[in-house]
Amino acid sequence: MSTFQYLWRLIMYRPLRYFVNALAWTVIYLAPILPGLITKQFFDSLTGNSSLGYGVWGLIALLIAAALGRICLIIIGFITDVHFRFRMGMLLRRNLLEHVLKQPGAQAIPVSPGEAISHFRDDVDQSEEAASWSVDVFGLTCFAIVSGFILIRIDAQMTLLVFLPIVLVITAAQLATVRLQKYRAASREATSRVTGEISEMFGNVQAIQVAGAEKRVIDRFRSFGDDRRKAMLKDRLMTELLDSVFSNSVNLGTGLILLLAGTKMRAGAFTVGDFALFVYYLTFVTQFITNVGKFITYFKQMSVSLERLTFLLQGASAKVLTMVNSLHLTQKASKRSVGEQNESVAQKSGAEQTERATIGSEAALRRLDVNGLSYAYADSGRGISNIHFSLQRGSFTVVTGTIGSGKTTLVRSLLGLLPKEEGTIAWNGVPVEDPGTFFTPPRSAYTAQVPRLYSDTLRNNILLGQAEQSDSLQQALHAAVLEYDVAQLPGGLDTVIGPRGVKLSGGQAQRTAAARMLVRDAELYVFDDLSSALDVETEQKLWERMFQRRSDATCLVVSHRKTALTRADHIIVMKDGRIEAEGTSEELLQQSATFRELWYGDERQSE
Ligand SMILES: Nc1ncnc2c1ncn2[C@@H]1O[C@H](COP(=O)(O)OP(=O)(O)OP(=O)(O)O)[C@@H](O)[C@H]1O
Repeated sequence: MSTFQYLWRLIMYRPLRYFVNALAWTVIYLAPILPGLITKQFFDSLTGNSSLGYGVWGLIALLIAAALGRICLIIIGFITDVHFRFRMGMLLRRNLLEHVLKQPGAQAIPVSPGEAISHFRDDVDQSEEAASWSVDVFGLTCFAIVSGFILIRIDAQMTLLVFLPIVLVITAAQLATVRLQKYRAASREATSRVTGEISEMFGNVQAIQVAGAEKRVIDRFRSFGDDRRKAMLKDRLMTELLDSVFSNSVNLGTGLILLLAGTKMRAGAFTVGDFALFVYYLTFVTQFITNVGKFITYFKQMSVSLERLTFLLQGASAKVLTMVNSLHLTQKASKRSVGEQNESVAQKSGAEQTERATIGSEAALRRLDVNGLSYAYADSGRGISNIHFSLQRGSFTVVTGTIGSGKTTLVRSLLGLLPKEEGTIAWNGVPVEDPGTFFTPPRSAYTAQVPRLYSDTLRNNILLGQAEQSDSLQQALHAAVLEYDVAQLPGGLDTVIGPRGVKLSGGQAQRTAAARMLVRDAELYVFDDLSSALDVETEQKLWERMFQRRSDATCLVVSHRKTALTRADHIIVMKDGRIEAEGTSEELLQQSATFRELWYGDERQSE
């Protein structure tokens, strides 16, 4: 999509508002025509050349009335402009956010959160700025045409000298465009890197302290800061240079007019009023020229912003940005977001209850088939390849394997948190078209390897917006072996657990994530290495209680712990992104060297 199409589509989101805004600002910019003519009459009346019979005080009163009228118009203009800008900016942010939330959760944004915030903030502002300035250019052009017509009728030669600089300015701006665009892109990029680095530093304070890496981190931050300073300086310098070219070419024109007017006035072909009118209009013509230049600059910067925003879309069409939508995210989009953001599939209670009722016996899981599932990370080329397995209702399947063998990638691809490249998934024999939206409660619930918790109460972290039903929360706490921990917390379930749950131990955070999953009665439970921070006894209890509560639950569990492996009906051993072996623990102890290594490795660790 070209920058012009982008601008046009933004305008067409609310054409009436744009039209009203353009109309308001055109009237505002045309308004000085009147005081210009009054000023001309005022000076002509002083020299006895005025044909109007209002007298000096009458003309002063008219000037004051014109000024007050313009003030009122400007107030109206700001109101229409704010409304128009707000809607454009919000549409871009809304569409971008919806797109991000619809992406497979594990790959929602291609940059760090800090960089993404910079795109949402700066690039949207830049686009808004250019669209808003197009209104001013239109209004000022109208003024230039009307005033040009009046001035040509007074003196065509001098009028030419007023407008000549316009040609110069536009030519200069066009020549500088390529360079300005380059500098703007570099400065935005550098700003994103600095913002990204700040968010990384704030998110990893503990890791930095433990590694004694403060100096290295600060040096790195300083080097990003230096790069940003240089890039911003070039960008600013170029912008100012262009600005000064714009205003100086106008000043040059003003000087020429003054010289010419002097000669003409001496010859009697030019009145004092004509001179006042020229000088009066010149201020606005200057504004016109400067603002046309500014708009050209903003338009070029808009094209950089468009590129950066399109990058966030990860291959989707840029039209997504300007799609006509209500400014509120639909319930469907926000519903999807909760699951993806948390990498745990969690939904709103009302929708959930309705969906549960509609699932009925037909959609209750009897069998899940995965055939030829493949996914490779674009940057490392690693991932999973040609994965086949089936899960029967009520079964407990463990995916195990060496570090980096593809276990997490497997469950993420199955649940649509990564976009599968090949393969099919069938729920009771029916193909699942969009796993990302299908594998949500009450069909399935998932706990990621690293639980994502919020700075909120423990209760809200578990419920995530779901309404509490009778004793469902207590049951989930019990099944997740969390009831004793809750009793110890000062505020019980209403204890605020700090940013990312820092006030909880690793094991408590994992069991909180398990409770979040178990409070949503799902057909399929997917646990990714849930037990890594649990002792054997707690893990044992957790599995026992879960099956006491839901004997028909189907579980897919990523683990290398014997507690899970001995309980498994079926074990899948992964190696280098492929299934190396399958079977029960007894069978695999006979057949698979990798499995033996994992089994005895865990034994050694326990000892
Ligand atoms: N975001 C990513 N980008 C590129 N490569 C990745 C990414 N995530 C994982 N990989 C690579 O894909 C392979 C499989 O990773 P995965 O996380 O699925 O392994 P795993 O078996 O779950 O490992 P672990 O036991 O350590 O959790 C690894 O070689 C890893 O380096």
